[in-house]
Amino acid sequence: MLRIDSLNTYYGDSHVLQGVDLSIPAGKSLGLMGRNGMGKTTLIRSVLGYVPAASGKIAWNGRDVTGLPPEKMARLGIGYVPEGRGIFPNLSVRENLIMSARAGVNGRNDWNFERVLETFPRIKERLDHGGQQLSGGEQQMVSIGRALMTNPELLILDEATEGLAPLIVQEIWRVIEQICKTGISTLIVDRNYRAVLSHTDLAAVMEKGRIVLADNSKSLLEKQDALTQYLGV
Ligand SMILES: Nc1ncnc2c1ncn2[C@@H]1O[C@H](COP(=O)(O)OP(=O)(O)OP(=O)(O)O)[C@@H](O)[C@H]1O
Repeated sequence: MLRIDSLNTYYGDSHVLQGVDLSIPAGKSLGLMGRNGMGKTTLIRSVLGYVPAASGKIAWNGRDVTGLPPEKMARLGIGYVPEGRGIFPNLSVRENLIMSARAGVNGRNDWNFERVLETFPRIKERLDHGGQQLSGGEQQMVSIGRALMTNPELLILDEATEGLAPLIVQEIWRVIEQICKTGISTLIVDRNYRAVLSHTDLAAVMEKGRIVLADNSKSLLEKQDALTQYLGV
């Protein structure tokens, strides 16, 4: 499981994360919500080691991992689908997928090339296309496929449905649901709060670098006042 205690992060003088506490139990999905600029992406990037934590602690499966670099975090079983997708535009779909293939922690090998193609039949037809020739939805599928091929224990998805057509968005949520069912923990940031709350076990809301609300997702769906206050919905 992931446990974050009193995490503080700065960009220069700007105090972005202001004492964040958050936990994701093994096998659970957590939706992280909040208006623009509240610190969601910074929290993810701090956990992954892209942005250094000024203070506080990040523990992963009981081990203190604060300050570890991104490649070490990935090796420990945390997969990342970044905002903006992050696939290699000059490599083919096949190359994008194959280059990230590896067994997970303890040799877990559930997710391989064939399983990713079964999950995303759409990209099966595009294996020899370059990353830059794909539609936004296809790029997102390749990006999720790449992360799955590292056989993560926790998958972090930052705005995975942003800018996609409604049918593709549905498809992405279907796959996220499938991923959660296989026991992979997920941390999901998405603007559609209803979709987030109906596809996750737990939810947290950030405001100005702090977690101001944490609950199970079903209960939060019923707290309309809080959702209006913090999300403006
Ligand atoms: N590289 C950076 N350098 C300086 N400030 C940054 C940087 N990235 C983000 N910020 C600032 O940090 C704050 C938190 O941004 P962050 O991207 O984490 O928010 P967010 O909740 O993910 O919002 P969004 O949905 O807009 O991505 C914002 O005020 C933002 O302007």
